[in-house]
Amino acid sequence: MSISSFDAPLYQPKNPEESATFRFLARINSTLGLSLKSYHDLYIWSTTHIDDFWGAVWDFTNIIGDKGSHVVERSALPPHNPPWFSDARLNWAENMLHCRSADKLAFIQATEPTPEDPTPELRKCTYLQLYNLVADLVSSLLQNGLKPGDRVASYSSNCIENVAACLATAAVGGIWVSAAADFGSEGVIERFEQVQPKFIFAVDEVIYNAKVHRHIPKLFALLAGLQQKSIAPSKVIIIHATPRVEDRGDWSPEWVSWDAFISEGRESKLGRTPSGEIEWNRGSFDAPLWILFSSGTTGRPKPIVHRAGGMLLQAKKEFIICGDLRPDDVFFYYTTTGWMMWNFLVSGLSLGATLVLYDGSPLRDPSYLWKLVDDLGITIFGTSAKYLDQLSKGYRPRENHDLTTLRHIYSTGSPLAPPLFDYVYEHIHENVLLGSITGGTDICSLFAGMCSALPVYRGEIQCRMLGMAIESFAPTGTPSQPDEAGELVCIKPFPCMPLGFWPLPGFAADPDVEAAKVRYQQAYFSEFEGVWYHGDHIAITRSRDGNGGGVVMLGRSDGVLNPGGIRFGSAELYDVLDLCFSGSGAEHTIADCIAVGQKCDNGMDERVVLFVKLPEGRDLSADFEKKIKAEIRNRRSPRHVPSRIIQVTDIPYTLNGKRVEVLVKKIINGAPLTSVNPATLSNPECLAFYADVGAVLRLELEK
Ligand SMILES: CC(=O)CC(=O)O
Repeated sequence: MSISSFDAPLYQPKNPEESATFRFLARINSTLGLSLKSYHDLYIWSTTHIDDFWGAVWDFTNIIGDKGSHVVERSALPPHNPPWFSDARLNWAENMLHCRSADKLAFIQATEPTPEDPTPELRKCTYLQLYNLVADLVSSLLQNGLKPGDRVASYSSNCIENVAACLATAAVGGIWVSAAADFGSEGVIERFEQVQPKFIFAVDEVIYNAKVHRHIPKLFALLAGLQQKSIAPSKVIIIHATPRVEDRGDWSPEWVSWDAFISEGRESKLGRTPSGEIEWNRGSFDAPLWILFSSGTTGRPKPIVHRAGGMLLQAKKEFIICGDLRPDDVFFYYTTTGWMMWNFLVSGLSLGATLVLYDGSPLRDPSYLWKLVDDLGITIFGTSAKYLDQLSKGYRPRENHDLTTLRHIYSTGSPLAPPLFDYVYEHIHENVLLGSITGGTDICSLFAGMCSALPVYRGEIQCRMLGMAIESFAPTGTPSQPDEAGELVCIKPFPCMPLGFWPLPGFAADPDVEAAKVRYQQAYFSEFEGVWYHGDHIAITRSRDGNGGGVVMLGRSDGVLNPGGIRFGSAELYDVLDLCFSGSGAEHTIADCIAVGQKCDNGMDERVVLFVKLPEGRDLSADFEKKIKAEIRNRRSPRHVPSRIIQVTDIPYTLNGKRVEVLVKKIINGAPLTSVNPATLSNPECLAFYADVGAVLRLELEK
């Protein structure tokens, strides 16, 4: 089986030479006297001349700040996390708010309809209004004692106020920490206790699945949990962002309303020039900007600290040079505030584009988001592979909506299966750039993804992103051949490598800082020597059209299956099942599945166990099981055929919608349920069944 597609591309850019990528290439050629011709030439140059490349990105994307004279040591190699732009000064939020237009919308906020409010009003905010809001918040945060390096946390929905609070925090050098309102309070305690926020912004209620959910009880539980650990934020600010009348009946008297907090800032005017401008705290390139958390399904979530300059430069590169996003784009990403795609979306402010924030279920009414595309003129539509998978089972947007404004569709979260590429081009839009993108929380950006100068091939991510020296490594720690599966590594430093795990030096006692450093090294640099190990199983495809190869995601590395010494990613099975058994209503339909390895032969070998969830009321018959095995055998190999196929009622997912293969693997191999961190899962209750089945399966092997 070949990994790369032999088919014609599903999408071809019309005039690639007019794309931003090629304009950037031309600039490099003219300023440095080079003669780079193709994307591949540019990519190779960008990863071998990291100093010239990232310096040119700064200039090309018009970063606001003082660049200084240093970029990075070209010969630096991981695990060394070298200083970047060591004499630069910048402020991330200043770069987000360079547009000050009173006409241009920074945000349109949409909420899920409810039976009581079937056509909820859109909230809108221009760039000028946003600037003024952030200015008031800056003053209020300073008035209330915020200092650079203090953490400001949010337990919020995806609303305008939440973004404004993030911008204001960054404007004065604070560090932003975000948890989504749909996280259980236990999980949020686990995150916030590690970073000890001075301020907490929280919403009073959210709307999901057409119902209003009061958020205040979860906030009380969070604060009580923090108090037990002797952590007391000095201020809790309550946001009301739903289109309903505000109710303060269940508030604590110590809390302050958003409006009161803003008024305080408006009066104090701290941190503003006499004409009312924000006095940006321009810090170093490496100044911490925000802390994101790993999903932490079996341990405490890791607090990953990202630097302001790295986040800014990387986002500008991704949007402007790779994606060709523009100020007139209307940019939507379906995300909560607890997923890095929120940070990705918010960075779109740096373009002066209009961002669409949506809070609510994306699928209860599958037409709703597509209606928004037409109503708001959305040009960039971002989502997850899981959403597209669910949507494909029963809805064809193209039959009901014009969607003429769409230019790009992005998908991430898990590998985008090849049939979903067909679905997008057949049933959503025949001529969009479908950007399957990948990176993750650890880098809060992309390793591989979209490029407006390149074609889209079925099942493949278009390219390795400029400046990101990723390779697929064989277990021996050497590069795999094109089309050969291996481990995603990055062999050169990049500016959005995290600064470390919290606490950084200067923020805690030495032993805690040292422990965080060790945890950081172990997370990324212990698998192979001298390279960043990302934990994804991938293949880099062979080069076509002189563009260099694309990337195929094969699953998480710790979920790699290895029966009889044949290693393959779980995506190889999911792709077959998606292709053959995803039609809703068909006799043989699989609603969802998860494949994991179970140790056998006294731990010397592994067998594949496939769990399948079927539509309500259906049972896994012997005939259906036979069909699944036959399709896998025919489309993959006899070695791919699962030893056991077991029906389950639910497949476990993290709060950010990722299947938790590693956890299921551990459980069926005997790990106790107590080793699971339930706060990180959206449906932890289903794990008990896997534990029971695991016990039976182990007994079966002992016989
Ligand atoms: C860009 C990504 O990789 C996002 C994610 O899967 O968490």
